[in-house]
Amino acid sequence: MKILSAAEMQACDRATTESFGIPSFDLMRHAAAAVATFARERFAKARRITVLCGRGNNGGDGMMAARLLGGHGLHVTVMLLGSPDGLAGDAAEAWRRLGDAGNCRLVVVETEEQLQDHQAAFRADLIIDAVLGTGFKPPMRGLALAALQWVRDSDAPVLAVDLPSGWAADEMKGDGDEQVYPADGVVTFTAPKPAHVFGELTRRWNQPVVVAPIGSPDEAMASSLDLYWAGTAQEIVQTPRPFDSNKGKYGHVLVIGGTFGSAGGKAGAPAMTAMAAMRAGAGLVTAAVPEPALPTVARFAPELMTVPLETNGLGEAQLSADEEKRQALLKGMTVAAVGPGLGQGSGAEAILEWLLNETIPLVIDADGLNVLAKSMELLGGVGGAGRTIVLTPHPGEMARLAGISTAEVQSDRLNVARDFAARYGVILVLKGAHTLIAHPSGRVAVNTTGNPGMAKGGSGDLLTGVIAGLLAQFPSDPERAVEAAVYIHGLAADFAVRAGDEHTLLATDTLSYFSNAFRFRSTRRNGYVWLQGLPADLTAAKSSSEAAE
Ligand SMILES: NC(=O)C1=CN([C@@H]2O[C@H](COP(=O)(O)OP(=O)(O)OC[C@H]3O[C@@H](n4cnc5c(N)ncnc54)[C@H](O)[C@@H]3O)[C@@H](O)[C@H]2O)[C@H](O)CC1
Ligand SMILES: [K+]
Repeated sequence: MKILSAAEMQACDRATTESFGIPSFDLMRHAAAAVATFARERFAKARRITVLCGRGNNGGDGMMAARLLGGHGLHVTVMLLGSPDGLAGDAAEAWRRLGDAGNCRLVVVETEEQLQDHQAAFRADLIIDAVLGTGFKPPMRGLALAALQWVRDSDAPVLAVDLPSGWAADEMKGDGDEQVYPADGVVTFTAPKPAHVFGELTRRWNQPVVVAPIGSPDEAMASSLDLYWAGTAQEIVQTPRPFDSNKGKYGHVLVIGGTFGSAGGKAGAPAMTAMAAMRAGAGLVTAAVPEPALPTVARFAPELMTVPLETNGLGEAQLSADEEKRQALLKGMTVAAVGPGLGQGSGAEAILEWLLNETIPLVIDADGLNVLAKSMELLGGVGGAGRTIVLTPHPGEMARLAGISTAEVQSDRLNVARDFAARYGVILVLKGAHTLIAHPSGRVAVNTTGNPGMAKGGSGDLLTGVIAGLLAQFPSDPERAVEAAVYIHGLAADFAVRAGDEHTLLATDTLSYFSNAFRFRSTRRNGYVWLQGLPADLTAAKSSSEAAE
């Protein structure tokens, strides 16, 4: 799904009307229906609802939603911030229809004093924020600003129409002290804007941000951002497997990593990568680890195959000097994942150099990235031209790879990732909240699943395994395989946290929730696309088949 800027969204609205003959008021009616339905589902217990409306079309959406909610017998107060005389176009039409319906209490507030007179309206079961949408130009002023304090002081949950008022649609992150309405849910329309995929729009990370289709055809959505939502790629794992499946059809993942001995005990890392690759559906998975680490790794699962790597005295893996042995390691393998727990010695560097010069699709993570950062010339000329190479740095590793500071990475994640991927012809997965997947073509996908519970050792090892596992199954579609992997890994963790707690989550806990993540139809749930949060009716306590739609 494309991400559109505010200006591109307006152009899309115009094209929908002018080229596809859909009246703009129909778009408003559909937007309002999406908000009203979502409010009734998510805030099912709310009886007293206050809809705060600005004088633009965002307010118009709110008015039309109020009319629908009033029609369901709910006690709805519509507070218009400003004079009705200033309403124009669709918003004026919405106000007229609201008056005709007569099922809501209408309050017009034209001064700050009048806000005080109507303070009871802020004691509601739900506030719907339809004050400002994509037409907002910062900084916030006037009655919108005056009402903000009342909303902040209210105990009522807040559902934002299109955007939390005060958050500019193109703004990726706030600076912390701007004036923005609080939100406990966001319903936006047609396509996400940058704020919806990069911004922390809601009070808590697990509250819903959804996109509702309201009638604009795909052909009307043009964007020059070359930015997409990663969740759409999940479709690749939702195609049922054919009857005559056998393990040979789903690839063979080779995981290379691990240290054991005085160099450190990192046998768990490659084991977790291998487990995740298996859970992600790879036909076969083999972990190649230093010989002393082999029994530890093999114990993780009986399905897992292991092969010993030659080892130096410190317990680090060494590249075999025997070409035949090296080729035997890659024989029959579909994709290799290198780096988890590998160590950063000369052995690791030789292994990495060797793999980069072979033709097998490669996922490089962890120590593999740290070794690479010291010898960037290894990456020259090997990416692109049909060879799939995926790098999965966290911001610190990205900084080392790009030769800049972590702060510089974090202040310009999109361009850092995009430039690196294009320069080296690799798929660059820049991890962190809102993980980015940058492709050599310039395309960047942004992920919106995942949670603070994943800020713990092992998460990255699992992600590497999911990426390798999906690449093994969908070798001809590496872009979608990697995007889907990032999305599914975060979604599994979201399901896992729902069953437990963000503090106590272990990376391996998420393995049990891969099924939920594979089956969740984020793009087809009641018409809404779930960018963030999980539908309330999906509890992790259910079996995965029930939890799926
Ligand atoms: N396809 C869609 O997404 C559709 C969305 N719809 C809704 O329309 C709004 C955008 O409407 P627009 O009239 O362009 O702008 P707003 O209502 O967001 O804002 C205009 C309103 O706000 C005042 N204003 C602007 N800046 C400030 C400020 N800094 N402080 C105070 N007030 C400000 C301005 O004066 C106007 O009164 C979109 O978000 C959707 O909700 C359509 O309904 C259907 C298609
Ligand atoms: K709003």
